[in-house]
Amino acid sequence: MDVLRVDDQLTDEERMIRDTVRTVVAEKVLPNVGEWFERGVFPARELGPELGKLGLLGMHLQGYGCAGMSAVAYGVACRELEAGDSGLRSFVSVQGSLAMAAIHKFGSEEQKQEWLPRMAAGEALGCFGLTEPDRGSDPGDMRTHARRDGSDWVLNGAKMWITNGSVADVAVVWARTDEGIRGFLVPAGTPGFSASDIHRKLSLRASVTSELVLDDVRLPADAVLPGVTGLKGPLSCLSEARYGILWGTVGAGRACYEAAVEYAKTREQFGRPIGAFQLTQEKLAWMEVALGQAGLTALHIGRLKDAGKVTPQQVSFGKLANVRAALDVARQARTVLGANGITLEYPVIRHMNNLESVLTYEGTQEIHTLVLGQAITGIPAYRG
Ligand SMILES: Cc1cc2nc3c(=O)[nH]c(=O)nc-3n(C[C@H](O)[C@H](O)[C@H](O)COP(=O)(O)OP(=O)(O)OC[C@H]3O[C@@H](n4cnc5c(N)ncnc54)[C@H](O)[C@@H]3O)c2cc1C
Repeated sequence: MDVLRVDDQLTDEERMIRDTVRTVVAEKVLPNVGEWFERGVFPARELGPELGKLGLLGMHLQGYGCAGMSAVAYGVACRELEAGDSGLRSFVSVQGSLAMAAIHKFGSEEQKQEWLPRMAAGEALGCFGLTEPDRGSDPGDMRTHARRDGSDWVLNGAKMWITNGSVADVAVVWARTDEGIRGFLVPAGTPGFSASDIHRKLSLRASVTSELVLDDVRLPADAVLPGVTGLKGPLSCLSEARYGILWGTVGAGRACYEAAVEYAKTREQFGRPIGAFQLTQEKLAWMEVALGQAGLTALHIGRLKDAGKVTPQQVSFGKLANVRAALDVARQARTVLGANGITLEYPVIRHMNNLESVLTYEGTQEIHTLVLGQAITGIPAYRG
């Protein structure tokens, strides 16, 4: 069901992108994603070129082999990808909105030429290293540092929870320097640079998450991103990725809702489909309302972004509201499926567990709450 018919507001091109991505997810992802999740793997090398061929990597960026699509088109693609799995959307977000966007916004012409066309094609993969073992919500206090040595840079430190870390050909690493925070392009295989995967995750299992270690990593002068100094560099990239999340989570929630509706109509107890009970209908109606509101929020923010008018506070609003809505929908859907709701035979518990990560990464729900709190009161409450 889609009572509000939000997609009627999309253009023909946006609907075409929706249908294309939905088909690819149905054919290539849904038959396998339960197994990837169970085994804790993500086939980045195989899916990268396929997603590249579809123009989904850096699809909202202009030039350098990128598709140059609208923000809404990109959002719709994120929604359909995350209806498959949040790990899939994370892969695309990190590649396009974090790693490629950093190079596109702040890189030199040579850096753009070297990396962006191959990254858009999915032949080269990127990751984005901001978070550290001891610095998450407060990245401005990062410990990783870079010092000049002649014309070279020497980097030391560690980055934690880095999506695509061990499969990336290039890591965008943010480090403190005497001039402020700078971004560096660290190619895989650079001496002193290593990436090892984080195991035993119970969320986003179909996604590579790594720790990066930088031990006297020597880089040439032209490894630095010349276009930005300061925390605004990584934060502006995060705003791009959060935008993808506020769409993507609508897809994850929708997948759970659809599973719940189907189950409610076919599962019988007390001689009737469980969907005939008022309590079940109340849950389904509430999910419909939550997803309709989330879908409208995403579309509104997308249109603002395409008009060049979106603010970081609006993106925080969308990330906060839509992740929460999707997680609530997933939890409600889980109850509708009863015991079956806890198995990988259905998508619900996988999405539900994934959304716990989505609630935390790209700014936790608490941090986005405080962003809104500051917008409302004018008083920043991040620090004591
Ligand atoms: C699966 C996964 C993938 C990720 N991928 C990436 C990636 O590709 N690149 C990257 O750089 N990072 C990545 N992250 C890291 C993510 O961005 C951080 O986990 C997030 O920013 C929170 O940091 P933290 O986990 O250190 O929590 P902390 O910052 O230690 O926070 C712990 C708790 O304290 C709360 N808190 C902190 N400060 C305040 C405050 N001022 N007021 C109120 N509450 C506060 C938080 O909201 C949270 O509830 C990923 C994380 C996960 C789980």
